[in-house]
Amino acid sequence: MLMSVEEAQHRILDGVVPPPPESRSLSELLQEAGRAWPRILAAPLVAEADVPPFANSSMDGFAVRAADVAGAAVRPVTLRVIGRTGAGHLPPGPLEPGTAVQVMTGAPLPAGADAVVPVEWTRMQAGAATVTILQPVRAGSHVRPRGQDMRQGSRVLEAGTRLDPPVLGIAASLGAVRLPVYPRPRVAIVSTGDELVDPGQIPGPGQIRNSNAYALAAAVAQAGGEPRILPPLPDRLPAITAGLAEAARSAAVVVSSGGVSVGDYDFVKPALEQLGRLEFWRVNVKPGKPLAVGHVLDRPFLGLPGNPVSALVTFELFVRPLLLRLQGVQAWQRPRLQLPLGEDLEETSGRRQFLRCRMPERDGHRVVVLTGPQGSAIQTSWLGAEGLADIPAGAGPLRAGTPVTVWWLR
Ligand SMILES: Nc1nc2c(c(=O)[nH]1)N[C@H]1C(S)=C(S)[C@@H](COP(=O)(O)OP(=O)(O)OC[C@H]3O[C@@H](n4cnc5c(N)ncnc54)[C@H](O)[C@@H]3O)O[C@H]1N2
Ligand code: MOO
Ligand SMILES: [Mg+2]
Repeated sequence: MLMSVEEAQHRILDGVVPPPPESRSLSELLQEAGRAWPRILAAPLVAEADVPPFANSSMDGFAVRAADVAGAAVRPVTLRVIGRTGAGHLPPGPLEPGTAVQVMTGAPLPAGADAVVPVEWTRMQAGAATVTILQPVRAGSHVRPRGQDMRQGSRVLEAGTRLDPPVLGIAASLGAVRLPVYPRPRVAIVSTGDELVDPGQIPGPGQIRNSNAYALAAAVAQAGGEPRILPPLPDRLPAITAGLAEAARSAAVVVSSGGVSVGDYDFVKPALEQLGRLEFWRVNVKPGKPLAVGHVLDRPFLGLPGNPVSALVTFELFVRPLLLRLQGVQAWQRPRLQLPLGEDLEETSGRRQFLRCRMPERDGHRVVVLTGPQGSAIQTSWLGAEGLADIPAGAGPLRAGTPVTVWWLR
């Protein structure tokens, strides 16, 4: 029986821990903000002060004592204005009964005030020293109390948090200008195949352009890794053995494509056996069955199948979780949706299938439709794909309306 996807994932991730963290400044992290996968925080962040650091107004208006303006429910109340203040300035005060301070949003609340009346609920003659309050407010209204967002001493960020834009904002608010983060794993991309030429070259007879290296390198970058494309290796055992060893010397993870099936020129598995460990190969998945997993010189190694769609599907299922785990992401999976098929699904297989699909809306409900022909060499089946429909082994054909699970590739 072929190994299940989950068992293979478990065996690939088993015992994998991230390398020691490194320290990065907020500005350095900003440089990386454009990356699809941000850095991951390697230690909790505890607030060293309250945020906001002082009670302040959430509206442009008048800081008052709520008790003074309770009567405005019946008739307008007039207060003496003792000053005016904006964000970044200290207010006059303390507020005596019957007085108000004009405040702008973000201005510190004067001592003695417990509420703010928005300017829209007041009337003030230009140049006048009084304001007329037209509506009452409750104590606390339009006031942001000190520590409302983050409390001094509280653990605001847990280790394992993605440094997404709001998180950088939180770190900046707390004055955490350097953060411990996990390194980005360096991933060597090794293509195998006598037929491969660089994309800039004109392929000769029987040759094709090396597309896997570029697709896989982009997928590595999207998963937070640093890809390095190595020159393609010919289909000979000594070349592949030497090439994989070379790759392992300069990278944290080695990913290859091609040469893992049962052909006479498929040398990745024997090379792995010579170099170190071939832990298992073949998984119950279509595309992607002949995946080979092991270690080269103690570096995790994933030998992906050569067919371009198989290479990217196995990247999604097996390489991506490994790269994320190496960056300190413990449990990660794509959001999964249950949606009805929008059309009959003819594809059947004894293996579990991952089919490229879209999820258009029909009559207000999302449905699952395939992107087109699903062969493992049909790269255009990725175009417009929003998800992978996860079809159990042996299922089908399935009729339109049957619910299926989709891994959402957002
Ligand atoms: N008798 C059997 N034959 C095959 C089986 C099987 O079970 N029995 N499995 C098939 C399946 S499924 C897959 S997937 C492929 C896997 O093949 P390999 O990993 O050995 O890859 P290659 O044979 O080297 O190449 C397959 C295919 O992919 C093209 N290729 C390879 N590298 C690249 C690249 N970098 N860029 C673009 N295209 C690439 C290559 O030219 C071949 O067409 O095996 C089946 N066979
Ligand atoms: O597993 Mo292959 O990847 O079906 O094409
Ligand atoms: Mg082959």
